[in-house]
This record gives sequence, C-alpha cells and structure tokens, in this order.
Amino acid sequence: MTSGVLGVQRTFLGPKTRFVPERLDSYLRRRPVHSSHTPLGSSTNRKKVTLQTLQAMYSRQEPITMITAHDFPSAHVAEHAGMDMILVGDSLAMVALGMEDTSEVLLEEMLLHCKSVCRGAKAPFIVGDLPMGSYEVSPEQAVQSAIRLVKEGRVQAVKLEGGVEMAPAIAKITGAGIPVLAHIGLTPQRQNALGGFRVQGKSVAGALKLLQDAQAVQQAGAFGVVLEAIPEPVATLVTKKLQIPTIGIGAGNGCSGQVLVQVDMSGYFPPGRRIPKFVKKFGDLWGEASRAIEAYREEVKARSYPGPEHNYPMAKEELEEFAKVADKMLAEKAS
Ligand SMILES: Nc1nc(=O)c2c([nH]1)NC[C@@H]1CN(c3ccc(C(=O)N[C@@H](CCC(=O)O)C(=O)O)cc3)CN21
Ligand SMILES: CC(C)C(=O)C(=O)O
Ligand SMILES: [Mg+2]
Repeated sequence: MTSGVLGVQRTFLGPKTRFVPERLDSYLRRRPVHSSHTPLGSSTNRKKVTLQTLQAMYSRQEPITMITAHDFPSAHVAEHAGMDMILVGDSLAMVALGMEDTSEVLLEEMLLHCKSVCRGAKAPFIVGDLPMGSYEVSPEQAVQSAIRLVKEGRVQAVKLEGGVEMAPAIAKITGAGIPVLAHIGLTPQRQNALGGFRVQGKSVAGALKLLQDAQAVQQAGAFGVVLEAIPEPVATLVTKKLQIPTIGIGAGNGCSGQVLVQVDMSGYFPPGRRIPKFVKKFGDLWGEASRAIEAYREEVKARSYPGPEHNYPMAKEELEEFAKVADKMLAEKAS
C-alpha cells in the first residue's frame, strides 16, 4: 500500500511531472485494492456495493456507512471517501433548496437530484427518498413513484417514512423488485402530527410502538430500516430483535450502521445555525468556503488577482501589429 496521497502522486507522475488532479483521480480509479477494507482515496475503483454486499457486512457485524448527497459533487466526494451507501434524502429540500421543511419538495425535484447524484457516484449503493405525497395514498401510488425513482432517477433503492401503516406499500414496492429502506422513529415528513422534530420512543408505549413498526417493515420485505432520534437502548434492542440492518441517526451506537446529512457533518452551514444534538461536526466547510470567497473578493478589489501567471500570452509582433491596425480601423469608422 502506498503511504498517502503524496506518495501516490510521486509514484505515478514521476518527480518532474506537474501535479494534475484529474490524473491522480484516474490513477486511483485504475489502482487495484489489495486489502479487504477500503483505504481512503482508493474507493473510486471499488466494486459496486449491492444488496448482497450490505447483507454480508450485516452478517459479519461490520458497521454500514451512509451519508446524504444532493448533487454531483457531494456524491462524488462521498464515493471518494469510501461510503457504502448514499441517500438522496428529502432533507435536500432544506439544505439545498432553502425550503422551510421537507414536505414541500416534489417527486419531480427529487428525480433531478437523484439523477445528478447517480452520475457522481458509481460504487456506493444509492437510495432515493420518496417525498411526502408520493406514496401514502395507496400501494399503487407508492410503487409508481418508486419505479420513477429507479427508472428516471437511476437509484438502486427507495426509502419511505412510516411503520405498520406503510407495510402494504413496502410489500408492493419490494414485489416490483425494488429494494426498500424503511424509516421509523422521528419521521420529519410527519412533523405536524408528531408536534415537531421530537425524540421518539421515550415511553414504554412509544418504545413498544417502535418495535412493532420495525417488525412490520421487516415482515413487509424492507432490506433495512432507518431509526431516527430514539434513545440508544431502544434502538439497540430493536436492532437485536431484527434480522435486517438498522441505520441509526440520533439512535446511538448499537445500530448496524449510521447515516448523517452531509452538510451537517461537514459543517457546511453558517455559524449559529441550530443543528440536531446527534450531529457531530467533522469539518468546517462553511469556514473554508467563506474564507476562500473572501480572499478572492479582496484580491479582486486590490487588483492582485488575476496575476501574470493567470494570463494568456501573445507574440510581441502580433500585439504591435494589432495596436496599429486597431487604431486605423477605429479612425476609419469615425470618419
Ligand atoms: N440538515 C438537516 N439535518 C437533519 O438531520 C434533518 C434535516 N435537516 N431535516 C429533516 C430532519 C429533521 N431532523 C431533526 C431536526 C432537529 C432535531 C432536534 O433539534 N431535536 C432536538 C430534540 C427535540 C425534542 O425532543 O424535543 C435535539 O435536541 O436534538 C432532530 C432531528 C433530522 N433531519
Ligand atoms: C436524515 C435522513 C435519514 C433523511 O431521511 C434525509 O436526509 O432526508
Ligand atoms: Mg428524509
């Protein structure tokens, strides 16, 4: 194994070659993976993660890693970082489209985002969120919407919110050969019924309901279930009672895998914005982006950008001739 990105550059390009990011990328793509785990940066040549891959991870109790993406670059970087699964979450309504909540986003809009994400990442298993209003009316409506996400959006699976009450829709979609990831606990599309973004399953009755929901979606054929905003012991117990993986978000460390919203975990939000308690800010993308833009703005104002190294050259004779001819041309025009 090479010792990090700089080592890779030298090996491939040689000491005299200028570093071209695109070449490093294509090199990494061709480089064979020797170890069973995926080293950082070499993931773009990784084999496609399938339902069977995920099943194998679950069997050997290897944590399943999932992150949201909402466009080409956020998908590409998630793939490059070696994520197992990508969720085109309807949270994009808020983080990419500036909507008040997730209930506003349309199936058509989700399709556009699914398409760009699927162009940006090939290896991860990609799941598309069914938006509110696209699946609750009937199992027929649900399967029609799911088919559009696969056929037009190019995702490999769909996710929908709800437990016992959504079992018939889950059965209908899986019957059409489309894998379904269920989502129970805090279901943001139902925030008006839940009384806001509230932790679920904190009482005996609430925890029992979660267990019933989890069993119902498993019975209906879901390949996994997202557990959102529930106490850790409840999520851990639900995970133990199921035969399908649980993907936690705000559900503690006893789940089969974890998911986070990419802009949350990478810190791509302004200082002072409220984030859920379960989010860990692994980076400061907002700080990086705003520092870069500020520096660009200042250099333009100070006339220090663009510099000579950013200019296109022109032969001296051409330039002198141009100046002469230009003056003549303008004088002719004026008379
Ligand atoms: N950017 C983003 N990240 C998310 O994780 C996310 C979204 N958007 N949009 C849809 C839902 C909403 N989510 C949320 C939002 C807020 C809390 C939150 O503030 N919870 C409180 C506890 C509230 C209570 O129990 O009364 C907390 O302290 O974490 C939780 C989940 C998760 N989802
Ligand atoms: C937070 C995850 C589970 C989600 O549903 C989304 O991003 O829309
Ligand atoms: Mg969602």
